[in-house]
Amino acid sequence: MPPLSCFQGYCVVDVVIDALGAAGDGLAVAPDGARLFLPGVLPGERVQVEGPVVLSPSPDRVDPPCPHYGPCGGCVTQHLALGPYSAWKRGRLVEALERAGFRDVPVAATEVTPPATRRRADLALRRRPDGSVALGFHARGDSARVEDLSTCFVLDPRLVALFEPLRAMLRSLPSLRREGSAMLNLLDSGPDLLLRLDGTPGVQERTALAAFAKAQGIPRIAGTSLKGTVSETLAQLGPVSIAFAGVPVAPPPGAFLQATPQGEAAIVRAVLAGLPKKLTGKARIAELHAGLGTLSFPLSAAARVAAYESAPEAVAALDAAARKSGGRVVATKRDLVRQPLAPKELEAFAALVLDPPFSGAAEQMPALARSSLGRIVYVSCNPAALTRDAKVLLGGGWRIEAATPIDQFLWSAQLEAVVVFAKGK
Ligand SMILES: C[S@@+](CC[C@H](N)C(=O)[O-])C[C@H]1O[C@@H](n2cnc3c(N)ncnc32)[C@H](O)[C@@H]1O
Repeated sequence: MPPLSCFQGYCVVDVVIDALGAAGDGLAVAPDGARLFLPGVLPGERVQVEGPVVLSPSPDRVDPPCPHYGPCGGCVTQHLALGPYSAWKRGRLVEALERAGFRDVPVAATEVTPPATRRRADLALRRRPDGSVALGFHARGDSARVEDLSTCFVLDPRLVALFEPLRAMLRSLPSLRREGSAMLNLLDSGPDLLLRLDGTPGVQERTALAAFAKAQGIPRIAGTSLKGTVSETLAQLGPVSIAFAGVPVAPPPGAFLQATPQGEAAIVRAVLAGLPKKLTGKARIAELHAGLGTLSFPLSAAARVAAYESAPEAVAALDAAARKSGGRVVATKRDLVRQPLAPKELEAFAALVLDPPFSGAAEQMPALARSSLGRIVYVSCNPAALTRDAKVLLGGGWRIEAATPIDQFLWSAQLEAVVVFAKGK
């Protein structure tokens, strides 16, 4: 049983941390057998549970660089050195694939993305009683509270530079009544801002937003309600654009982008490396959950691409870019949960790439498992969904040829991966 520390009749339990859990917490077992999840601690450390207070620090412990580390919910493992941190992320992919039944998988080293490169942030906003605005990420362990950020070590400095001007502008924006969010996407054309507000901006506010956009070099500011799915342009000073494999795409406000350019490049490399070695001139690749075409345009260098996506604004942007880029990508709007690709449709393709949302692709997996596709390349942002979906492929006789963990969300517990499935020997 772990020892007890007692002082003036009050006893606290010391435990030794066994491992890092999936959320980045240290795992330990209390004397009564209860599983403990303790923030900010590392495997091997002896820890006083109350606090928790580290009594014997691990050699893997480093000083977290960010002044907001701890209260901020954005980074949970800044106290862990890069080597063991990367190994932890790789281990989570190994574990996810083992849970699906795949043993001895050739899992590559983690592709870690550097600090100060994140190009996408959804910042929470809260109006305080004195009228000032807190802007930042949700607090760790208390999602109702916003950690008011002065800086951020993961975001691109061009986005961090907007914190202060945004805060000042929002202070005098009446349509931010109590709460909202500011979604920032750093495009090739500059920052793109989508404001979620609990009020409706009037004419004067739009004029103020246009002046703010001009002063800060923001080509477009869009707005929507707190739970809105459709946005409205509030100020547009110029075109918006981001290029994938050299093809410019005009994204809708708040569009999905891979979180960092480096992460995107690592995903593209692993996806292209996973394609069948010999693709004929007539070969076609099916790409599911195509978004704006992040993968479609790089894939189109290898074969013609049939790209499927359900979000209407994303398909429209992808379709417009594809038409101008030589016709090797054809975009189709399709809800793959309601209408997965049928076995007969899959026969037209030499390979398939899927990059599903967090929930995974349960509805699509049975048809993929039975198919005779040359390769299935699965881009995952959720190890639990990957486990569930990979299990279906195992049942269909698929094996894993390569697996690459990609850490786009530095110091968080999130994990992305590219897993290449092939059939037979
Ligand atoms: C993880 S993102 C990947 C997007 C793109 N591959 C990229 O790398 O930028 C997942 C995409 O799946 C789309 N999606 C979500 N549910 C879908 C569904 N039921 N059918 C088709 N696409 C869906 C989302 O709109 C989003 O574009």
